[in-house]
Amino acid sequence: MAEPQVSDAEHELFGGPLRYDMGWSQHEHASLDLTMMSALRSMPALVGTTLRIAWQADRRALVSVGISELGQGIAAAAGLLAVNAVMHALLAGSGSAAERLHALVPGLLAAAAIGVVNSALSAWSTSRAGRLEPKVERIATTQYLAAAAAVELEAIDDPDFRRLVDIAQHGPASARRMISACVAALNGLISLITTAGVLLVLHPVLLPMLILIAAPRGWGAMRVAQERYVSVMSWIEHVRASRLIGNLLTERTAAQEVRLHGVGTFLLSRYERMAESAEAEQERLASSKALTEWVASALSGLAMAATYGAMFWLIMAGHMSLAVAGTAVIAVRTGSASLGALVMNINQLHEESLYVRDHGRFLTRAALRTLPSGGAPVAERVAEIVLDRVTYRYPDRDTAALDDVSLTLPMGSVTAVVGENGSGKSTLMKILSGMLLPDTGTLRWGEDDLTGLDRAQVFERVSLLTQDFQRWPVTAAMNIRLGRPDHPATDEDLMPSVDYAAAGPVVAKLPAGLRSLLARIFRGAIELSGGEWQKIGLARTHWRSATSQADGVLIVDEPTSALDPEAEIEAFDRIRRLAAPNRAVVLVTHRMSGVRHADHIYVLSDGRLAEHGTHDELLAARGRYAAMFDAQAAQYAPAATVPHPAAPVVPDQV
Ligand SMILES: Nc1ncnc2c1ncn2[C@@H]1O[C@H](COP(=O)(O)OP(=O)(O)OP(=O)(O)O)[C@@H](O)[C@H]1O
Repeated sequence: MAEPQVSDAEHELFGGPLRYDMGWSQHEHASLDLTMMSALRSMPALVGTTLRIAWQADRRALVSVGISELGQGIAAAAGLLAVNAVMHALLAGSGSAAERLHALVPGLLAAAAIGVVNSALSAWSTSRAGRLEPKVERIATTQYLAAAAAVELEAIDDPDFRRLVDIAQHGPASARRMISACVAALNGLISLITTAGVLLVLHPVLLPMLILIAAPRGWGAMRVAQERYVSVMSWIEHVRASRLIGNLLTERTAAQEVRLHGVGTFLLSRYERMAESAEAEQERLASSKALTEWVASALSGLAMAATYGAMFWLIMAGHMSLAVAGTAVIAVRTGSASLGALVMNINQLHEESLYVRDHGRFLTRAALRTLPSGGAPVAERVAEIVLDRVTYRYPDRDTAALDDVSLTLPMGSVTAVVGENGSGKSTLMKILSGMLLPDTGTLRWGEDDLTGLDRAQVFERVSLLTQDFQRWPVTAAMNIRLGRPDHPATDEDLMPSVDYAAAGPVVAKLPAGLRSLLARIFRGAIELSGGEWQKIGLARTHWRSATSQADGVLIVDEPTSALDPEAEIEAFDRIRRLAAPNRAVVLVTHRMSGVRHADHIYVLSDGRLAEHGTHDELLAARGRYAAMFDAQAAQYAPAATVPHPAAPVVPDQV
């Protein structure tokens, strides 16, 4: 499949076409070159998948739909036979015109009654399908969301997996549409079979002619769908790129730079260029579709002319009566209409099934990467958590983010981890919390290796407060309670956590106290400042820690970056006090003042453990820690001792 031509804006902004990592997608692109036969072969299985969901959703509704569609097919055949009876009475009957007209009445009455039954069945089918469809979509969506929320963190960071997450989101709506397409296809199939039966009885040659009329339309519809799917798949990254730009222009976080730095007009022009290149693809698709449909209609029209020609010849040669020919004309018209509709429906089924297939593939892949359930229970008392010679490399990186790192966290202690940017601190925290598994080395809770333990129980014991902790768009009370959502809590229950985090004044300022909604986007909601949010985050962490008495670990990663100096000193003090006989505290920070009272300090450098010890030991060692500490201390030293900054090496104006 040819690579799409992308705009120069994409090159300029992203250094080339924005795309997910290759590998999986290359394989995907190859398999997109589906033939019509392979598409048809894979469809029954995918239809089966959807029908299984429908069966699970509401089997009575599904059976009702099936019965009413079958009934409609039979009614269609009976209708044709009634028409045939009318034709015979009209064209082949004997007697005066009035007598012949009288003879028409039973046939006409039968046709009318059949029409009424048919429309009642159709209405019943519509109402049952309408009941079924939303349930199918709900089940497929729930499957999708549950699978996405249950995978290992590493999968979420994996670009291939993220691509699958993106494309599989179309699956549930397609599964819903597949139900109506299935119903329509079933309807088309049954009425086709019955019409074909009638045609076969009228004259055997009419059946192949009917197939000849519909085949070109089937080919055309299939080809158009195929092209559209291939286009969607190969353009998905580019559509995503322009959506990314669109979001940046409207997002609150980017709003200031968009205005002040003039990024708005700059990005808007790039957006337009990217959209134009996508429009060109749409235009290409439309032209190709027009051509395909024109060729299909022309071939179908030729086949139709040939059929009427054949009928003309049959009548002239005396092989077919005029009455039969009259019914045959109606039957060919009905038959070709239902065959055309069937082809369109199968085509729609095919198109939707491609997305349902992506949904199914996502569920399969997600199942392989789901956090394991079960395992040995975590002991109530563990004394210490030990990281032993752990190495971890992100799947898309060549070098290890953590290399042969060992550390011990005794219960009741405060351990600090420091190091320059990118030295592996956050990765270490993800390993310690059990969210990432070491490539080599072990993480032990007491005597037990993490790999044999029940991960859900391990997570139960971990409290995490990171710099970019989630600011949930819910009430202040719920923001705290979500630290342990299963634990019921009244506002009074949450107050100790609010007090602990010194968030009392923050809550007091809110119009409805803890009941206030914290999300600017909603009416009546309030937005907090960064520091105020951090206090809410700290209260959440306290709530989580306070609701478990078993031995556990509290991990705090840069918790004070948005706090003012006084609040920061207080926050460090509070975090230290969270160390209890049943709790080890790990603190990651760049603020050296916050770590000096830690029981043990580990210094990371390029993913390796550079040194460790107490504050005094490390200062005395005059190593990396001492250098970092001195650099920060110098900033607070008397003015005379602070060196003047050197003259700028980069001129302001070039
Ligand atoms: N999800 C990820 N996928 C790939 N590489 C990552 C990912 N997260 C971090 N890295 C890489 O791993 C290395 C260590 O990153 P980490 O975030 O652990 O450092 P850090 O010490 O916490 O940095 P900082 O002080 O800036 O927060 C870096 O080189 C980073 O680019």
